[in-house]
Amino acid sequence: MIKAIVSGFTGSMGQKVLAMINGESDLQLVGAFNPIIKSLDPADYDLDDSVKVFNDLSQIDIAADIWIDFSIPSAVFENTKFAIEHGIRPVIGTSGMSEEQVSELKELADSKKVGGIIASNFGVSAVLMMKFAQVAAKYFDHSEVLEFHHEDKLDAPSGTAMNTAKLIHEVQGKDQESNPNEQDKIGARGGDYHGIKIHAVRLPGFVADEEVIFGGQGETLTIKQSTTDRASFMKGVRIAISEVMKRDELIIGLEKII
Ligand SMILES: NC(=O)C1=CN([C@@H]2O[C@H](COP(=O)(O)OP(=O)(O)OC[C@H]3O[C@@H](n4cnc5c(N)ncnc54)[C@H](OP(=O)(O)O)[C@@H]3O)[C@@H](O)[C@H]2O)C=CC1
Ligand SMILES: O=C(O)C1=N[C@H](C(=O)O)C[C@H](O)C1
Repeated sequence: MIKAIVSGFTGSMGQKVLAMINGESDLQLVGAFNPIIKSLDPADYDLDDSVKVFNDLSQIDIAADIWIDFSIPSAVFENTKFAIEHGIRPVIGTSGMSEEQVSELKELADSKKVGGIIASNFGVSAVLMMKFAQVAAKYFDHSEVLEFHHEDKLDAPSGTAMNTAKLIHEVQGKDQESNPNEQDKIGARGGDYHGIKIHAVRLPGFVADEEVIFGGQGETLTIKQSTTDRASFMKGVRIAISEVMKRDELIIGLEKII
């Protein structure tokens, strides 16, 4: 039995994770964490009596194999560090960590031989979009990334958009060039990752969509994915849980394992 603690369990993704764990015979929820909550009674959250509810990291004293985190950008680094330091394998979906923070966590997990994953997106369509973008990046020198999310999203750009730009940049091996005479009075050209422009839209009606547009002489290529239900992320989370149980290092990106 794989024993899991879910961090951010009261949130939109946390609730999907609880439902997923409930439906899997080899997974058991042993702990639930959210520092914002007051009550530690599992019944208040429709959880089994056997589940321990925590609102303070330092109080977590139970044995667990996996730490699943869908919390908030400002907390995910400390949460993940806590899990690794306690030998609990992190499966991290929360976005918003810097490249430096991810590197620090990788160094820590690898040195302690704790398997885990940080994935900007657990959706199969998004992972394939990133893989296809890497192929296209070999043939096009110019690209821009557009991401569209619900109005409650805290971080911009999305983790997926940043990861897509990073993967494109890795393939191209150089910064993208844009028109040096361009004048942008209000930041309309978007964010910039090594010359790759990133545009973040926040509107009610969206869950999570992303589009990568490649441009070349006389042609464009658009790769687009849409997420309409957060349940779609659970397939990737399930794959990741099984995979990290076999690993002794921190994997960055679901695209490394599917
Ligand atoms: N990798 C992927 O495939 C995906 C990643 N995400 C990412 O997951 C994260 C969560 O998304 P979503 O569920 O929509 O957001 P929600 O706001 O619905 O959920 C976040 C939850 O975390 C709780 N929380 C606040 N502080 C902490 C903390 N320090 N530690 C643990 N939990 C905390 C919040 O509590 P309260 O509400 O009481 O403040 C809330 O219940 C975001 O970063 C999002 O980008 C989302 C979808 C897919
Ligand atoms: O906040 C979200 O909703 C999502 N966040 C992740 C991200 O930042 O890329 C994954 C997906 O886009 C949904």
